[in-house]
Order: sequence, then C-alpha cells, then structure tokens
Amino acid sequence: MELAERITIIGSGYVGLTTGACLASLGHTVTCIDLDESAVAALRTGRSHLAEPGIESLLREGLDANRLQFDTDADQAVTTASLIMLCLPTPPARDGSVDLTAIRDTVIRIRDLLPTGAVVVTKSTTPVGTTARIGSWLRRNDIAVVTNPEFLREGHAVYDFLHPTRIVIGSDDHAAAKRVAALYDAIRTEVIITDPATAELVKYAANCYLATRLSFNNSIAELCEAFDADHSDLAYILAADPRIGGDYLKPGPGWGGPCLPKDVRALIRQAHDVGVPFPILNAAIISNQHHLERTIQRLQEELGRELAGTRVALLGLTFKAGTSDLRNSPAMHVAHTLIERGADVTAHDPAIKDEIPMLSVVPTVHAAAANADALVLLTEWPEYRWLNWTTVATLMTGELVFDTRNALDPDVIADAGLCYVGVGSRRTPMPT
Ligand SMILES: NC(=O)C1=CN([C@@H]2O[C@H](COP(=O)(O)OP(=O)(O)OC[C@H]3O[C@@H](n4cnc5c(N)ncnc54)[C@H](O)[C@@H]3O)[C@@H](O)[C@H]2O)C=CC1
Ligand SMILES: O=C(O)[C@H]1O[C@H](OP(=O)(O)OP(=O)(O)OC[C@H]2O[C@@H](n3ccc(=O)[nH]c3=O)[C@H](O)[C@@H]2O)[C@H](O)[C@@H](O)[C@@H]1O
Repeated sequence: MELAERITIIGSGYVGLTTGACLASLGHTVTCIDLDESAVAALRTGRSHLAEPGIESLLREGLDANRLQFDTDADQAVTTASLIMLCLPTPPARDGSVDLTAIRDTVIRIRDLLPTGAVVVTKSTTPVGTTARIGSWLRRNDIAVVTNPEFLREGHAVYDFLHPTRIVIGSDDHAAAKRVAALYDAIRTEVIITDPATAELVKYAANCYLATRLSFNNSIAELCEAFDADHSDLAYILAADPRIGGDYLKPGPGWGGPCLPKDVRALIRQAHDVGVPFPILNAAIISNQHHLERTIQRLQEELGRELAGTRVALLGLTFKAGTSDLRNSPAMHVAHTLIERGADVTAHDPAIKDEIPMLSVVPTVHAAAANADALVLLTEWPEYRWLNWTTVATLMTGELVFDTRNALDPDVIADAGLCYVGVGSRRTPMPT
C-alpha cells in the first residue's frame, strides 16, 4: 500500500539514512538527500557507507520497491515533498553554542520551493528554541515546523528505530504533529506529542543523564579498586534495585562518541544562557577527563616503567563496539596520548580498514601484538574475547593485558601465561 506522505530526508548519515530506510520499510515513499556524492552513488546501488546492521537489506528492499531514492540535490526533491525531515549535523560552535548553520542554510535554500501544507520536521538534536527559529527562517505561514528527536544508538540504529521505547513529537501545530505521528503508525510504542521546548529539551536530558550516570559509574569502579571491592558484583547488586536498573553500568576508559560529549556541552551552554546552574554536568565532563587520563596512568603503573619507548598494542579504536565511528572515541584519545608520551603504538580494530594519520593500524591482532610490552583492550569487540590468547602470548614481549572494558575472560588470559588487569576488580581472591 502506498502511503500518503511524500518524504524528503536531508542529511543521510546515521540518523537520516536509518530514518529513510526504515520509513520506506514501513511503506512510505522516501527520497534521501546527501552532499556526499560517493555515499549517494553507493546508496543508489544498495550499498551503505555506514556499517549499521540490517541497513543494506532495507536499502535493497526500498530500492526494489521504488519506495526509496537517493540524490545529492535537495531542490528538486522538496518541490513535491509533503514532509521534509532535517537530519543534518549540529556540531558544537567555537563559542560553545550549537552550530545550526547546516539547518539554517538548508531551510533558507528550500523555503520558496516547498509546496503549501508541507511540514518541516527536525530529527537532528537541536537546542531549545530551534523549532521557532526554523519557523522564522522559513517565513512561510503555510508550512508547519515539528521537532521529532531521535534516540537511536549507533550499531543498533535500525533496531532502535523500528523498536523505539518512545516516540517524541513537539509542535505548536497539533495537526502537523499528528501527521508526523502517523508516520509511525506501524510501530508499536507510545507516541508522546508535546510542546517544542519539552521535545527539544528531553533529547538533551536523556543524553546528559546517560553521560552523568557513566561518569558516576566509572568513579564507583575506581573506588572498587581503591577498596579492593568488585565492580561486577556491585553493578549486579545495584541493578537489582528497579529504581536504578542495570543499563549503562559497564565501566570503561571514559565515555565518548559523536553525541554524548557534544550534547552535554550544549546543555551546559543552554542552562548558562538562561541563568540555571547545572554543575553536575560540568562534573560529568571533568570526571570523564579524569577517567581517560587514569586509563593512561594505570597502564603506566601496571607496566612499572615510563611509557616512552614502550611498545603498546591497542585493541579497538571505535568509540564502542558495533560501529566504525571514531568521532570522540576514548580509544583514539588514549592512542594519541600514548603516542604524545613517546610510546610505540600499534592498533587493531575490526571495523577500521583505512589508514589513520599518525597511527599505525594493522589488519590483524597478531600483527598488533607482535613484540608488544603491553596489550590494552579499549573497545569491547566480542571477537577479542575469543582470540587464541596462547598464540597472542607467544607473540608478545611483555605479559600485561589491560582490559579497560572488562570484556575478556581473566582466567583464559592467565592460563595463557599473561597478566590480566581489569577495571574495578578485586586484587585479592574471594574468601572461600
Ligand atoms: N549518530 C547518532 O547516533 C545520533 C545522532 N543524532 C543527531 O542527529 C543529527 C545528525 O547526526 P548523524 O546522523 O550522526 O550525522 P552524520 O554526520 O552521520 O550525518 C550527517 C549527514 O548530513 C550530510 N550533510 C551535511 N550537510 C548537508 C547539507 N547541507 N545537505 C545535505 N546533506 C548534508 C553529511 O554529508 C552527512 O552524511 C545530529 O544533530 C546528531 O546529534 C541523534 C540521535 C542519534
Ligand atoms: O544522540 C545520540 O547520538 C545517541 O547517543 C547515544 O548513543 P551512542 O552515541 O550510539 O552511544 P552509546 O551506546 O550510548 O554509548 C556512549 C558511550 O558510553 C559508553 N558506555 C556505554 C554503556 C556502558 O555501560 N558503559 C559505557 O562506557 C560507550 O562505550 C560509549 O563511549 C545514546 O545512547 C542514544 O540514545 C542517542 O540517540
């Protein structure tokens, strides 16, 4: 069945491409626009420039059914669109505010091309007040503006889009909000229609809450080390309290990615602009910087020698497993800091095939481990757990395996003759 709305999506990255492919799979007709010519050329043949599970089968399904198209030129596509979804980058500006240039320039460029009755929908993460600003850039009383923030996670984008825990729609125009809600009729979840400010703010609230919780959790893990307590037992006990729950309690080298860091800074700025103190967010960032630095310090402590001249093998470079995204990756921060301090670093990541400036990235774990004084796991790729650690041990010069994600089996590492160090774990064995 052909559904009534004709959708144009501008910006076909993690959010735009996922939205386009998923909406097409729900029966909508979608044109996805992106400036990136090579990405668009690949997408037209059913190949995705982003490594998201399930995206390519949806792409092919949409292309075969003629429900999905790709283009580099928005102008033509918007003239026949009834819904225009903005999935454009909203990076930090130099002054700490959110850079809305891509959104503003796009709105100004397309405003005279839009048919009467069209709705402009923002899926990008935008500061409170952006829905109203888009309205003022549009200068069209016959076009409604709706915000529809997206909560998907990279590596789970298709699943999260099709199985959301909630859909949030914010607009002063209830009829337009209902039209956007109707896009998701085939998805079973609660759709919450609210005012634009609430919808815009809740997106930041969610990401900032997660970031704060992660910083809190990493500090608890550090306390476990100081008190010789066990973080995995502690997290299990915390999670048994339904008021706390078990998600976002895995310790790591620090949190990162394209959105949590930028969104925490953006909410700090928004709170500052309206005179609301929000010190816990500054603390979450300071704490995260501490945990990144502590990862380096612990490596040095466990090695018992200076980093300069030490050969370090890094496993994992992406900001988490399941994505090829290196933006604001804690692992990349660690890699660059080690290099700055004179270590000889070789890295492996199953999702990274291209060269990275200033960093030696090798195609196999064995090549990374060869002659290494220490091996540091930074991204929790499941395949690392199942390595032949006896072979890895024979290749390494040293014995230290520092698992910053608690992703490996300590017994397997010890049985291979290596020295395992995790995060937040007891040093002394449990009494029997
Ligand atoms: N990555 C994620 O997991 C999530 C991101 N968001 C938000 O969604 C927005 C987009 O983020 P991503 O999809 O990650 O970004 P992205 O960087 O993956 O994709 C943005 C795309 O827009 C294209 N683009 C830039 N300017 C353009 C223009 N003028 N016309 C056409 N295309 C243009 C770029 O080539 C790129 O492909 C941001 O506001 C982000 O905070 C929200 C939820 C999840
Ligand atoms: O706005 C966005 O872009 C998205 O940001 C995050 O999604 P994502 O950036 O894909 O990353 P997460 O899976 O949330 O992980 C963020 C960071 O926290 C770390 N993390 C996560 C969970 C955990 O238990 N421990 C932990 O260290 C990850 O390794 C990573 O560095 C949010 O989870 C999404 O809901 C949101 O839509």
